Amino acid sequence: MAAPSRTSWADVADAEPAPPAPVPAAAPATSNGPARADRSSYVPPHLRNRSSNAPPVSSAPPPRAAPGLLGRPTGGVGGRFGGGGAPPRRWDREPNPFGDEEEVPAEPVPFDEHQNTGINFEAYEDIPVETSGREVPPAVGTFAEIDLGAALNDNIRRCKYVRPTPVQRHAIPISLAGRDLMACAQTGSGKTAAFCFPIISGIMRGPPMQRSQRGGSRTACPLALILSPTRELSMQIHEEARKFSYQTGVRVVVAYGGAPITQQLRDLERGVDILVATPGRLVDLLERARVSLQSIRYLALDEADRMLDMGFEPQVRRIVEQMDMPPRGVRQTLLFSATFPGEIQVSFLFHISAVILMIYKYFKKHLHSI
Ligand SMILES: Nc1ncnc2c1ncn2[C@@H]1O[C@H](COP(=O)(O)OP(=O)(O)OP(=O)(O)O)[C@@H](O)[C@H]1O
Repeated sequence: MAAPSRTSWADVADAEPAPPAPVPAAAPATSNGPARADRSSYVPPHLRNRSSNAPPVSSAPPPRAAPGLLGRPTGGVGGRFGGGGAPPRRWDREPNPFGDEEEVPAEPVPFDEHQNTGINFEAYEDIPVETSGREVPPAVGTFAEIDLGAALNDNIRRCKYVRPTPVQRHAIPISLAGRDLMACAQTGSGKTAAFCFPIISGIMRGPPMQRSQRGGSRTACPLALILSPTRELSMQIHEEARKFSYQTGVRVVVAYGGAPITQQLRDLERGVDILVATPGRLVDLLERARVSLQSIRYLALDEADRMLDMGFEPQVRRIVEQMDMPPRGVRQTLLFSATFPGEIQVSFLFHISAVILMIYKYFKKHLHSI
């Protein structure tokens, strides 16, 4: 097969400049996510389990487990984010994205005791999944097998997810191992959690970021960027990500076009760990220097095929290749697509040492209410 003539979205090394393209119009929005408690200044995740009103648990920095292969602690789940601390935490005032749902019981409830949300779990074993790549981390059968941390596990129980969907079973261990990933799975297959869980878990366990490294008060420096093609999908991802990150100290902000930028700027000023954005609005924020990508450790592209179809390639290439995004190898790239078009195959098969994950198309027929 002939070598591709262009570089990957995820390869910053020898990118050609691409001109900016206009932001597609979207329907007006009334709000940019739910209201949040006032925060006078941004507190990085590693400091958020300390209340300004309560004495710190210890004057010494919290102990860190020895780093694993990828710099992740190899110790028990949770760590400094895992809950259990007595003093009130900064995010105790966080609005509950689960609404009136009951709180997670103090005693962990076995995952299997929960009701699922409509996916036919019985059909899981029949769904063919193909992986390619070197030394692909093995899939898991349950969430309990994955070391995601106590707070995230609580939220998985709050979501009433009984067991991982096929894309989650495969993608989460691959992502947690620090590998780049290209996953082809249909809409509704649980892709959002497949990229959110490793990102949230990674941020919770990652090295503490110094305030000085997080940019000035007017320049937000997220640790993770989730790009999605539409305002609706961005809002949906934001909503899900807020549930998954509830009481973890990880802050999620959304920015999309077709809505006033003012509220989005205010949200960004309060601090952001995970930024969910449409490409056009993100380019705008980058040009205004209100967002810097210098701290990005995780880049997720959702519905990559749709982004190409909608003509966002120039913006995406600009974001990934021409701004201050760390290069691949420094950041981790997770690319999700419902189809597997040639352009994406070329980019990823030839330029990225990524694990390729194919969840076969007839997966969708197994997704029906029970
Ligand atoms: N492990 C799970 N167990 C039960 N329900 C799940 C699980 N994972 C995801 N879901 C639910 O399945 C539905 C579809 O998931 P999700 O929106 O993440 O799919 P998706 O592949 O990202 O779809 P889209 O392409 O529309 O974004 C959601 O209601 C989600 O809450």
